[in-house]
Parts: sequence; C-alpha cells; structure tokens
Amino acid sequence: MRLWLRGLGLQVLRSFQKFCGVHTQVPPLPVPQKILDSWEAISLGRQPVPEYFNFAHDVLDMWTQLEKTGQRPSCPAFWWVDGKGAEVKWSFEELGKQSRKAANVLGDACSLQPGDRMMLVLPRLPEWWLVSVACMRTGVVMIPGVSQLTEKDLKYRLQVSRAKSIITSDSLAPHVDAISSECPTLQTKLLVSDTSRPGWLNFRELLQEASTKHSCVRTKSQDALAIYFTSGTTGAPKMVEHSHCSYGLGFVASGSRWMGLTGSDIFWNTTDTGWVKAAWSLFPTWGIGSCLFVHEMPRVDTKLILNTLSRFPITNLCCVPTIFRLLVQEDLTKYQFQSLRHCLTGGEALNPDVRDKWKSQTGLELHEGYGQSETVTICANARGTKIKSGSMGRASPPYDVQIVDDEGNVLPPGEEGNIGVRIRPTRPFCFFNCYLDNPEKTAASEQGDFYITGDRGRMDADGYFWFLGRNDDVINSSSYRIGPVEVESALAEHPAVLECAVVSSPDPIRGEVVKAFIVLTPAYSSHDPEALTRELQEHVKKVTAPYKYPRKVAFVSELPKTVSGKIQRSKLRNQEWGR
Ligand SMILES: Nc1ncnc2c1ncn2[C@@H]1O[C@H](COP(=O)(O)OP(=O)(O)OP(=O)(O)O)[C@@H](O)[C@H]1O
Repeated sequence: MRLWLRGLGLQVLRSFQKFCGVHTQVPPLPVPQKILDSWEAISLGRQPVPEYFNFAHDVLDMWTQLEKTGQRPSCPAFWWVDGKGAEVKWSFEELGKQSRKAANVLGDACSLQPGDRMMLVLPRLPEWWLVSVACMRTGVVMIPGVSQLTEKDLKYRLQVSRAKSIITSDSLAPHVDAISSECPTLQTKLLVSDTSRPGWLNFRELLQEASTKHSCVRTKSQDALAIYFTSGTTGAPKMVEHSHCSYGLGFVASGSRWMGLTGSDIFWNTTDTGWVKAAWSLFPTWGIGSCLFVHEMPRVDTKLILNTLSRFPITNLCCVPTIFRLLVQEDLTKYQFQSLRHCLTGGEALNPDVRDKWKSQTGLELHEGYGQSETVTICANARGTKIKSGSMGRASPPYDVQIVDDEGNVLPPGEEGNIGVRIRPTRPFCFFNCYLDNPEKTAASEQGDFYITGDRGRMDADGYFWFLGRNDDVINSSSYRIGPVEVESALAEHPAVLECAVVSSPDPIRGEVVKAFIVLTPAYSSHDPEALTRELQEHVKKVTAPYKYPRKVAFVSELPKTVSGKIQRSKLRNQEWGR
C-alpha cells in the first residue's frame, strides 16, 4: 500500500480504490487542505516520507477524481494563451488524458524506459507541461533547458547527462542536428511542430494517434524525477538531481504559504520553461489544485505583461526582480489589475526601491523568496507575515536555516556568514539528491551539519535573512567587507539608474575597490558622465555607510545576464581582474 495514500487518510485511499476499479463504500473525499496536512506531518517527522510517490498519479489524478465526483468544481488546471487569439484550457481531467497520451508516445515511439533521461527544450508551448507530466507517468527523468541554448550548450548537456532523447521545436532542431552525431547516447529526437523534419519524430502527430490508456509507473519517492543544470552564474552549470518527493511533495507548503495559492487561484509565473522556476510553479500550483496560466512570450515585454494582467483574471503573479525593475518604469496607474492580489519574486536580490514603487503604484506587496536549483523555498516572506524591506524573509519550514562560519558552526544573530541549511541528523525531504556524477562537489557543499548555499548573509534577531551576495561577489576593500546588493540597492534609489551591478575592481592601495556598472534611464542617458558619477557617489554615501560608495563607475548599455535573466557579476569581475 502506498504510504503516501495512508498519509492522506483512508478517505483518499478508498477514492483511489474506486478510481482503480476496487469498489468499497466511499466516504467523502478530502479537501485540498489534506495535502498540506500530510506535508506538515512529514515535515514534523510524525509521518515517514512515503516509500512510493508519483505526483501525476498521487496528486494530479486525485484532482481529476474530485472533479469527476463533483467534489471540486471543474476549474481549469492549465490555461495557455499566445496573445494572437489561440488558447488552450485543460481541466485536470483533460490534462490527465493528454498527458497519458504523451506518456504513450515516450514509451512506445521513443522506447523510453523508467530511469532513461530526456532533454526537454521547448518555448512556452502547452507541450512542455504535457511532456513534463508524461515523464512523471513513465518514470523518465526530464532535463529541462532554455530555448536560447547554443550548439555548444546543447552538446555539453546531452553528453554529460547521457540523455537518450530530446524534444524541441523548429528553432532548435537544426542546432541539435549539427551536434547529435557527437552525442552517442541520443537515440530519438522529437519535434513539436506542424511540419516534419528528416530524422525526427513528430510529437503532435504521434500524440493524436496515441491511446489515452496508460498506467502510471510506480516510482519510489527518492527516484530521480528531474535533472536541472544550474544557471551557471558562477561557473560551468552543474547537474542537480531532484527526486519525485523533493519536488512533488516538497513544494506543497510553498504553494500555500509563500505563493498564497488556493484551489480557485490562477497563477502566472513569467519564467522560461527551461529554468528551475518552471518547476517552482508547476508543483506548488498543481499541488494546491490551482490553475497554471501561461502566456507564450518569446521575450520579456513589459507592456504585454501589464496588458495580460489587466485582461485575464490572474490572481497570483511571479516575475524575477529584473522584470519588476522594468515594470515599475512604466506608468502602472494606466492599468487595472482586477483580480491580482498576491505578487512574488525571487531568483536574485530585490532592491527595496523596486518593491516600494510596485507597492505604491499597485497597492500590492512583493513577497520575495529565496532558494536554489538544489532546494525548494529556503526563505520567504510568507503570506500574512510582516515584510521587512530588503530582507528575503524567514526560514521556510521544514528547513532549519542558519548563518554559519566556514566550519559549519552557527553564528549569532547579526553576524555575517554563510547561509546554511541543516541537513544532519535529518536531510530534509525537499532537497536535491546530489550533484550528478560529482560526489566531490556534493561533499564540498556540506560543512558540519549544514549544506552551504555559497551565499553570504545575516539573520536578525527576529529570524529575518538579509542577502549580502554570493560568496565570490563580496568585495573586500581595505578590510571592509561589502555586499554588492547593498550598494546596488542604494544606487537603484537614484532616478538615473535603470539597472546596475557592483563588483570588485583592483586597486593599488586598497587591494580592491567597489566598481558599479550602471545602465542609465532614458532621461539621464545624455547627462555629463563625470558630473553624474559624482552625483551617484554622493547619493550612495548618503543612503548607506559611506565606505561602500563606488570609487569606480562605468556607464554601460546593458549588463551580462544568464538566460534566466540574472545578472552575471562574475563576468564583470573577471573582466576587471583580467581573468
Ligand atoms: N531572493 C533572492 N535574493 C538574492 N539572491 C537570490 C534570491 N533567490 C535566489 N538568489 C540567488 O540565486 C542562486 C540560486 O540560483 P540557481 O540555482 O539558478 O543557480 P546559480 O547559483 O545562479 O548558478 P550556478 O550555481 O551555476 O552559479 C542563489 O544561490 C542566490 O545566489
């Protein structure tokens, strides 16, 4: 018997028995809150992690069953628009049917077996979500990637992951063809397109013909679900392996507490499908039974985002800080977001100025969260809690988050150190399995009882965490340690600054000094650079401790960013130090 079902209670077990054809007297089915209860019981150690767990079978199909028995209104689970009139709306039942067909395509046409790996590189097309669920149903390990991957990136990922299959769209197919002969494990190539291509199976055609009958593979909780390549903000991307339980179960509480979702909400996360944030949306949203909204958006378009929020009944929104930085440059009073009530951000530091501007123009708080590809939400400004501007919020249960020194000793509130997550004596169930094929790297990420995130920060007496920067980004100038985020946040308050990145730069006397790379707002682009440099330096000295002011300033037209939109300070730093 599946322990997870036991955890959810006899009621659900009976409903599943009925669903599977075992007829017993069925008591009323549970409300979504029961999933949260099970999560809570596991987190508190009152209930073990189930031996077997599969999100498609144990969660998605449960929503379908509730819809079928009329115990849950048939709300959309997935709502996709392309902005040109095309629309896809699936209930959980329809999602179940389509994803079973997709599972048959993976199992039959592609001959994929449980444990085989498949690269999934698609723009925001409905097929991305279908194939993700199909991977869960077949036990195939998905490896999402972003559509901007180059031939070199694709080759690296296919080779090191030993993927047996890839599914992609027209734009990337020629690049895959150019390198596939160098990827010996690659056996099948699936194309999501209305046209055919030699050497490729056409996914849409196969899907149409596929059977809707499929029995979900029985996956163990710790079995691999997904492999994510990290953003590569600090070096070569690493392979992070997640399990069925770490994501499938791990995100339930984030969905409710941080993301503020309920079963009737419509959640839009503007993230690219290839970034870990797409999983941070799929699992919490469908875990709670909410609707996932997707706009096929080839590139960040602030007007499109604002119009979409005005036109559609989106209740919850998540964008990276970079996007909010751009949104607050627009005149938000021209738009009316009728349904929007909860906004989220994360993935990089949110400058307090952006949060203040968003709040003053929309009346809505920005709830910042913090986490990594390796984790679920580590810290968050949860719904209904006090927000301290500039802080990432408090530790997100079940994580015990502490500031620790380099030996893994816990430091007192107020002291700067490594942000660590306690993994001993119990490794949290919502945590990555390992860095794949890299036991040295996995071991190096641990110190004492803690997993070391590689980020520096401090915790205040109320348990709020303040991000200082990645370990490598912290600047050591004349023995002062300066976190780039504080300087960037100070600069961001000046109307001349659209975006900025602060890094260390060599200096013959101080060793290193603070250098700011600044993208100017249009209103300031023709100002005298020398006068503006002095003005910005004085501004920083006024709003933060004067020793942090940027002694060097460069005005640039853009900042280097990862494909997920994060500023790559390491590139600027290497440039400064001639590396
Ligand atoms: N709210 C936040 N504030 C500041 N930084 C954040 C926040 N959320 C996430 N981050 C940053 O993003 C990192 C996690 O990003 P991700 O897992 O995509 O990998 P990466 O660190 O960018 O890539 P790589 O490990 O390859 O360098 C965190 O360690 C932290 O540095």
